[in-house]
Amino acid sequence: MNWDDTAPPATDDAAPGGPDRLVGADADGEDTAVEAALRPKDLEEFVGQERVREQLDLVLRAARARGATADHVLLSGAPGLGKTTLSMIIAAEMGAPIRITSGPAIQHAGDLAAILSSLQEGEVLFLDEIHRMSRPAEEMLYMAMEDFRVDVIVGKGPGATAIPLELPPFTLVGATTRAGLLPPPLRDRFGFTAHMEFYAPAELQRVIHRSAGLLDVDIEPEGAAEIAGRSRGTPRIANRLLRRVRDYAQVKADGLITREIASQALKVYEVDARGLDRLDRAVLTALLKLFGGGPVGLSTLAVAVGEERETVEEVAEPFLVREGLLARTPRGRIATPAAWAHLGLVPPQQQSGGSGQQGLFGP
Ligand SMILES: Nc1ncnc2c1ncn2[C@@H]1O[C@H](COP(=O)(O)OP(=O)(O)OP(=O)(O)O)[C@@H](O)[C@H]1O
Ligand SMILES: [Mg+2]
Repeated sequence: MNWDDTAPPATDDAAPGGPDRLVGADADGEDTAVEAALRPKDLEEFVGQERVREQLDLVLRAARARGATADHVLLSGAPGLGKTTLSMIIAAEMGAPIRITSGPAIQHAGDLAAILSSLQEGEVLFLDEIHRMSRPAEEMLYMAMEDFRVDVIVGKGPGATAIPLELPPFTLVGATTRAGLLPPPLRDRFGFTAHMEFYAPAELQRVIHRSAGLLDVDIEPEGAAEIAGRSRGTPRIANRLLRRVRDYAQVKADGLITREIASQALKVYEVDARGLDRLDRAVLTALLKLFGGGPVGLSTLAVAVGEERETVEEVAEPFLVREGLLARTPRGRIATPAAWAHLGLVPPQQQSGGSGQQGLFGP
């Protein structure tokens, strides 16, 4: 990878148009400000992810019982599912301090050496976006993880010497949204890998109740269920929608979030019953109404909705695919029967006397 010092911090995997989208999974400014207050503090409070929680609990308990430092942990999963939260919980459960940094912040191996050599014994080092670390830093990390040692290179050219430096035992917690991008030697050095899954609606409902309690918001179970169903399996989105619905409830009603209020509010914010926003629906509508459900090429589809190819491909499609509304095939994008049903439209072959082209000029 080529690290250009003058370039702004790489944002290659920040989805275009992502942060300011109500249903975008990446954190926006407001999220960052309130997330600290909403983060569960221990495993007990952490909602859902039963398997990960159980396994992590064993790993941490065993380490505590041995009086040892916990094994390195890799957390992989989509944005907003709780990786940063879990890293803090790991430190809290181990009663250890935590140091937070990220792949893009480590440009040179020297940056990493400086961090590693200043760790205390047992400290948790949280390395976010670990897949975006520079190559030399990555190689230094291999040795640090395995042998708790780094070679610091002093001098340049033929006179350069490697001075070995002992490190105190520490726990590396790496987080990545793209586990597939991690080189196998790095992946293999983690003692435990947790794959975070999208949350079930019932779990999100618990997240929303918990957050409502912390934010002092009155909410009925049905109101929480309504928000949960539109949160795309992601706690960050659930918390964000809760805050927007709270605004609506305060301005338009007495502050109490009922199912009716939640549903009215999310209509105003254009988040539909399945969590699709305006962009998602525009893509789907174009695919159905203009192209009869496809197959249609990505570029053509993008022009039809007046968006960049990348926006359609990286912002709208992943969720549509996940929801089983759209499929990417070698011949182009096609809509599934569920897509027609979701938008309340009838596929051309089912329209009485339909020519199959009707969708093109129909109402
Ligand atoms: N299991 C959970 N229970 C309760 N709240 C959760 C849970 N997981 C995440 N959250 C909440 O969702 C928000 C986002 O979580 P977090 O920042 O840990 O996500 P992340 O996986 O680190 O995202 P990113 O990939 O963008 O860094 C936080 O406010 C956190 O409180
Ligand atoms: Mg994070």
